[in-house]
Amino acid sequence: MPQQSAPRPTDLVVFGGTGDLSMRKLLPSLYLLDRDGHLDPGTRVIAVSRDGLTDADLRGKAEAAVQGHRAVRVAEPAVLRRFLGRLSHITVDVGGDASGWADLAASLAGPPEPGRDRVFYLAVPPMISGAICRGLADAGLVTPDSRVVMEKPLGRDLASARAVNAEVGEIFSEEQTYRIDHYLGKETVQNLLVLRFANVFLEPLWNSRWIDHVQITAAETVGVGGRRGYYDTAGAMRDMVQNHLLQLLCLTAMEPPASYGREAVRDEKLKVLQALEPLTGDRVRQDTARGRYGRGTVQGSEVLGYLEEPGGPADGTTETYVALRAEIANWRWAGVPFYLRTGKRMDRARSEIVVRFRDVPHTIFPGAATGGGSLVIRLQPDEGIHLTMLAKVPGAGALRLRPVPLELSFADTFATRSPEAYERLLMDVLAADSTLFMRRDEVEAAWRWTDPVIAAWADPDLVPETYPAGSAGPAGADRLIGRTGRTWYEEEQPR
Ligand SMILES: NC(=O)C1=CN([C@@H]2O[C@H](COP(=O)(O)OP(=O)(O)OC[C@H]3O[C@@H](n4cnc5c(N)ncnc54)[C@H](OP(=O)(O)O)[C@@H]3O)[C@@H](O)[C@H]2O)C=CC1
Ligand SMILES: O=C1O[C@H](COP(=O)(O)O)[C@@H](O)[C@H](O)[C@H]1O
Repeated sequence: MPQQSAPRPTDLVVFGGTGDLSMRKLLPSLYLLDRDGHLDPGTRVIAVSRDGLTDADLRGKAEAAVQGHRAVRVAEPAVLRRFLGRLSHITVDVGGDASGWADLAASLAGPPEPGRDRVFYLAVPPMISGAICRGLADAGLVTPDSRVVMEKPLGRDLASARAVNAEVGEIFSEEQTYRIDHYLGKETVQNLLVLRFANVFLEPLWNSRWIDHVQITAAETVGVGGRRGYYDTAGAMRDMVQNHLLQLLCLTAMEPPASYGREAVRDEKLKVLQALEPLTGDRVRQDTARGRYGRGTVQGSEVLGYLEEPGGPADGTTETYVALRAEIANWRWAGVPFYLRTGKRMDRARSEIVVRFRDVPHTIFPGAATGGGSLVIRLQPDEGIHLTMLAKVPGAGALRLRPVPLELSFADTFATRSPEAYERLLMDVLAADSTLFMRRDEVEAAWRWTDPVIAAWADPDLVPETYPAGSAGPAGADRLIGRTGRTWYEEEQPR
């Protein structure tokens, strides 16, 4: 992993600093960084939004957000006081009245003094990113060393992503631009690279000769919460597949990079995206399934269907579930399906990558179970790596084989706490390390692949299939994988 240098004093300006992302993820992660000594005493956090909050209002909201975060548990009073003291709020209406920019400039007091860094975090809808960057430049706030962080999804298709990238690129160079995908900050995702490239035993098996297929799942029990407005413009394809799931696919499938360096890793991820077989025409019908949750029961509680969620119309074709079969047209992976699926309001929350090995070419145990076993890289919950292999069931009599797991639980193995994904990535931004961030061409290559699928879904025959909240998803997804006799991965059962 990249080595972190000592923290530097930084002015971290968070546009959208009062929004859902800031409250649920960014501010609690910053508190944790402060608690663990990763913020310089001189670091300030300036939240920007349109809503005229006082500093005290913001601190009140931030305190509640920090106290309510699961990784914080009980905030330490002295640390909390110190952290809240770093926060202030400035009202800027991006695209509206220009007066707020002067307030922001006054609060930053011109260019940073030597040794002080400046980071602009855009936790806002991507379509105002360009206007923010232009406003910052016009107010004289951008220096050659300042950095900008952009959230996903970056745009809503290739054309809008290009436009946003171009607008931001007029003010910030590629080196100054940090495109965040918080899945890249998850511990197990980084561990996937270590597993693949720091151990000798997997690489010889990591290809179409020994791997039957790969399943990448990000299943959530939560619904859209208060984000119906945003979600209606996105759907699961733009919200999860275009970024998180394709990034996981890249890390699973990429060639060994020449080093664990920023460009080397990004170059290899890009090649995977470029090698994805286009999903167009009949393949969309055959190889994709989309669904939308209806009413149901999740973990014992009755929940509303998506169309009943507040903040949007009672009709529409937004999907909350996607399953698809992708293929990578290169020497390593030709003919190996990569099944991707993600959904909200599923029966259980789990994010994992399952690599399913082929059966042995010839069994010397006729009549006994065969099976190639699976490697499961579990992102959440219970981060860990599980390898399932066949073993003999003890006892005399007929030989019986059974899949048994070899388990590596990170929590049991390492005493140290796994940082939150945003903690890790914010620390990297503060340290000016962009290895775990996406390059412009990667983001655009991902849209190039997802755009035709989204366009094909405009066909009235391909509207999302309703699945009950709390279920395993729409039946169409089972048909998609079942055509080849495969099934979605569940915990291995004795066979
Ligand atoms: N929420 C999440 O879990 C995740 C969100 N993201 C991404 O993060 C970004 C923000 O999402 P989220 O926090 O959910 O969105 P919210 O709608 O909750 O928050 C948006 C924020 O932007 C501010 N804002 C909006 N328009 C303007 C404007 N014209 N001028 C100044 N401030 C403005 C809002 O404040 P106000 O309206 O008061 O001005 C608010 O602080 C999006 O790109 C989203 O895709 C990414 C991953 C997860
Ligand atoms: O980016 C997003 O991710 C979350 C899921 O993140 P996780 O870390 O909890 O797996 C998802 O709920 C949200 O819709 C999406 O915008």
